[in-house]
Amino acid sequence: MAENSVFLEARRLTRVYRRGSEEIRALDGVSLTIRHGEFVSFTGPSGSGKTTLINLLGCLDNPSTGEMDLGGKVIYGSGNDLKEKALTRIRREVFGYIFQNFYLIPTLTVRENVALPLAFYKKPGAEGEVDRLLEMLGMGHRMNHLPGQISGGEMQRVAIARALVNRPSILLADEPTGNLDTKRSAEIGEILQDLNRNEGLTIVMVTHNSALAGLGGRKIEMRDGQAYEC
Ligand SMILES: Nc1ncnc2c1ncn2[C@@H]1O[C@H](COP(=O)(O)OP(=O)(O)OP(=O)(O)O)[C@@H](O)[C@H]1O
Repeated sequence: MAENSVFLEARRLTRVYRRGSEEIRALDGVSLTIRHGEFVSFTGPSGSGKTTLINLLGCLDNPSTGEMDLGGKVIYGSGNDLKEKALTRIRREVFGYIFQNFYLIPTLTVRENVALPLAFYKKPGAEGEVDRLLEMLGMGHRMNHLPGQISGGEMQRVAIARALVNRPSILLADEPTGNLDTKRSAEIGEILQDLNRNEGLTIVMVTHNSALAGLGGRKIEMRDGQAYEC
């Protein structure tokens, strides 16, 4: 896919949560475009809607109203929302996800954790990606360890390898360094920057870490459910 072509376009996304009789407008009309090869960071105060937005962009949740296209295909909107089966396919084939809490399976080795997505869906050549990615991320010597035997920074490297094993077009990272100290955070930041620059991976990241937010060049601040380009 040509670098700089439009990858994702969101128009007037809203997301309202209901808690009893209370209505929380977590997203209040967000429109944005993400191009292939971009590295976009979302910052903003707690409760401003960052996770809600990244979940919508990553097809993990549906908006209350609004439209979104991905690769020219309608995901939500105009009464043509994709059905769950098609969304599941997009989640597997298009996206890689990493989270603050890593979500590794404690009883599986590092290598088995990274290979896990291949049990559900395997892109051609993906088998060879397990070892390549672990080597690339400096985890080649830890392949047979369990998650409990490695550090937090190493766990996030494993989670990144797992997210990338099926060669996604876009990596979504929600607070990827939220559980890491400054040094480990900077290391994960460098890895993400290399993946973006050297492998052309599109990255969308939510972070409270201002050093990390500057890495990708494009920064969007969330305030009260709205998005502002910085
Ligand atoms: N499942 C839910 N049910 C009800 N309200 C929710 C739900 N998820 C989020 N909210 C509310 O929506 C608003 C936006 O939440 P969101 O998690 O998107 O913010 P955030 O910017 O990611 O916050 P943080 O930086 O603390 O993670 C908040 O007021 C939050 O309490």
